[in-house]
Amino acid sequence: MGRRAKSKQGLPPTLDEFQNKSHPVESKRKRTEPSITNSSAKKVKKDPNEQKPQKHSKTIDHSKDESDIEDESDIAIETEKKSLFDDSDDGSDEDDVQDFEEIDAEEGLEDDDLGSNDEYMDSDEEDGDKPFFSDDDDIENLNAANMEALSKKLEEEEAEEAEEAQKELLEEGITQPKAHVLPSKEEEEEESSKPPDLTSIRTRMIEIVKVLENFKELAEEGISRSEYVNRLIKDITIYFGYSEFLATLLFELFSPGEAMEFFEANEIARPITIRTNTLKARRRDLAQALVNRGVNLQPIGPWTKVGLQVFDSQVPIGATPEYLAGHYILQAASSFLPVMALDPQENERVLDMAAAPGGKTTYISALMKNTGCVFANDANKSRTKSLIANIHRLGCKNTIVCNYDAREFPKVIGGFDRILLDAPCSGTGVIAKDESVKISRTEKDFVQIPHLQKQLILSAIDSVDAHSPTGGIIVYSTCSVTVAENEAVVDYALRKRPNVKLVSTDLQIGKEGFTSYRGKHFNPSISLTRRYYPHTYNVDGFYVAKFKKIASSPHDVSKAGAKEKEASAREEAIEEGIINDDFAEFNSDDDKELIEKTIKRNIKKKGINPKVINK
Ligand SMILES: C[S@@+](CC[C@H](N)C(=O)[O-])C[C@H]1O[C@@H](n2cnc3c(N)ncnc32)[C@H](O)[C@@H]1O
Repeated sequence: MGRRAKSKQGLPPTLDEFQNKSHPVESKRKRTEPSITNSSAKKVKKDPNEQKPQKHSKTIDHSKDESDIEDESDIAIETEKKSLFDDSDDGSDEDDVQDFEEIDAEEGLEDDDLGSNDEYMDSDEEDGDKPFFSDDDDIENLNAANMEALSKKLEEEEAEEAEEAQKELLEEGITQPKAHVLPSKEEEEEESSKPPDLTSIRTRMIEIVKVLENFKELAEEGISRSEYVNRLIKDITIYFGYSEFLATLLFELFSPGEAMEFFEANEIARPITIRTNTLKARRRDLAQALVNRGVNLQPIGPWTKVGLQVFDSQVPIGATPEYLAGHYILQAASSFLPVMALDPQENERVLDMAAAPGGKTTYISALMKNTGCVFANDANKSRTKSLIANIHRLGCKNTIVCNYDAREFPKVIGGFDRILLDAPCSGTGVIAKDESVKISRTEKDFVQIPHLQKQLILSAIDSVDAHSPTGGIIVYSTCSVTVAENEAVVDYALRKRPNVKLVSTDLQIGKEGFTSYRGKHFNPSISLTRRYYPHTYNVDGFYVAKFKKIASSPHDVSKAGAKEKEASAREEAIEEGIINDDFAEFNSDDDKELIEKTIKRNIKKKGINPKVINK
C-alpha cells in the first residue's frame, strides 16, 4: 500500500521538524521523554483529520492553495530544495521572461518555521502564578493551602536534579538515555493483526531515524543498529509501499535522514517544465504567448536559457497552438542535463543511441541549429513513432531515425563526433512518475539491466572517433539512482576501455558520483560524474557521466553485432559469478504471464480476437 492509499491519515511531524536540533529552550515536558515523541504527538493532535495531498506538482498547488503549504511533507522537501528551480537571477539572459506573475510559494515555505519551539511552553512562564517557598521555610510553613504547590515544586526540583545527573553521566560517557522506540514482539504481533496505523508508523520512522543518527546517545541498551534499521525498512515498505528489496536498496544510498527525504520526495510530482525549441521560437516570445493564453510560468533557473516552469494553466499545456507548432516540448528539467553535458557542436555527426521518444534528440538538433547530422536510434520500433512525431513537430531537419539494437554499433556505423547513451534503466529516479517501480523491480533487474547497460556503453565508446577535431565525447545517463546502473557501469567502461577518461560534465549542479560504495572501490575519477535526486534539486533522480575518448582501439573496427556481444558479455559475467545460467531465461511465472499478454496483444493488433484463437 502506497502513501496515496492512506490519504485520510493525520500528519505527524516531518523529518525536518524533528531534525531541527537547535532547541535553545527545552520545556520540562520535553525533557522527560525523547523530544520527538512529544513533538509528534502534538503535531498529530493539532489536526487529526488533515488530508494527505494528492500526487501533484506542489509548486502549482502552492500558488493555488495556501492550505497545501501546511502539508508538512511538502515543506520538508521544499525546504531542502536547492538551486535547480531558483529563478532568483536570470536577468542577464536577454531571452528572459519578464515580470510573469510572481509566485512566492518558496518564500512562504521558508518563512514557515517548522522547528519552532513556540508550541512548547517553558515552565518559567508559569512561575509568576506559583506560591514561593524558600528552602528553609518549606516544611515549617506547610499547610493544606500550599501543600499542592509545594509538592509540585519538589517534583520539579527532583526532575531537574535527575536530568542534571543524567547529563553528567552522559558527559562522562557512563550511560545512555533509553528511548523506547522499537515495538516489543507482542506489540509487533498485535500491530500485524490490525490494519496499519500509518500515523504511528510515520512517527516511529522519524524516531528511529533520530536514534540512528545519534546512535551512541539515543539507542536503547542491548538493541543493535541493524534491529533499528530492519524495523525502519519494514515501516518504509508499509508506509510508502515499496518492496522490502527495493526499500533496502534505496535506503542504503543515503544517511537514514536523507533516505527519508528521498522516499518523501518520491510521493510528490516534480514541477511541470517545458523546453523552448530554439529552432522555432525564442523563450521570451514563447513565454509571452503562453502567458496571454493564461499560462502561469517563469524561467526554471539560471542554469538553463530554454527551460520554463509551468505553475498552472487555463489551457492544456500539451495542446496549445504553440505546442502544436513545435515551439516547445514538455520535458523534465533533469532531461536537459545530459544534452547540456554532451554539448553538441554545429556540423558534427552525433548518435543518440536510445532516443525514443526524442526529448533529448530534439534538443541536440536544436543546439546544432539543424546543421550536421543526428542519428536517432531506438531498439523499440513502436517507440520510434513518437520519436518521429516529435522530430517532425519540432522541425528537426538534421535527424535520421534508425531502429537497431544499439549493441550493433559500431558495426552499423561508427566514427561519431559525440554519442549520447541515455540508457534503458530501472527508473528508480522517476518513482514519482511511475510508482509501479516500487514493487515491480526485483533483484534480477539490477543484474540484467546493468548487464545490458555495460554492453551498450562499450558500443558507444567504440563508435566514437577518438580523433574528432571537435568532439570524441560520450555521455552516459540514466534516470535511476542505483550504483549498479551508474558508477558500476562507468567503472566497468573505464576498466574495459582504457582509451577513454572521464571529464567534467560542466554542469553547475549535481552531487558527486560515488567513488566507493558498500566496500566496493571505483575509479577515483568517478567523482567527476554527477547525481541528481528529487529531494535535493526537486528534479527526477538522474545520473550523468561524460567521457572523452583519447585513443582508438581495435574494438572500434570490430564487426561484432548485438548477439556476439551479448554472448561474450554473458560468458564473462558467468565466469565472474555476476550472473548464472538461468539469467534472462523466460521461465518464471512472471515471464510466462508477460509472454502470454504480449502474444494476445500481437494477435489483437492483427485484428483477430484472441479468444477465438484460444477456442
Ligand atoms: C530512457 S529511454 C530513452 C529516452 C530518450 N533518450 C528521450 O530523451 O526521450 C531508453 C530507451 O532505450 C531503448 N532501448 C532499450 N534497449 C535498447 C537497445 N538495446 N538498443 C537501443 N535502444 C534500446 C528503449 O526502447 C527506450 O526508448
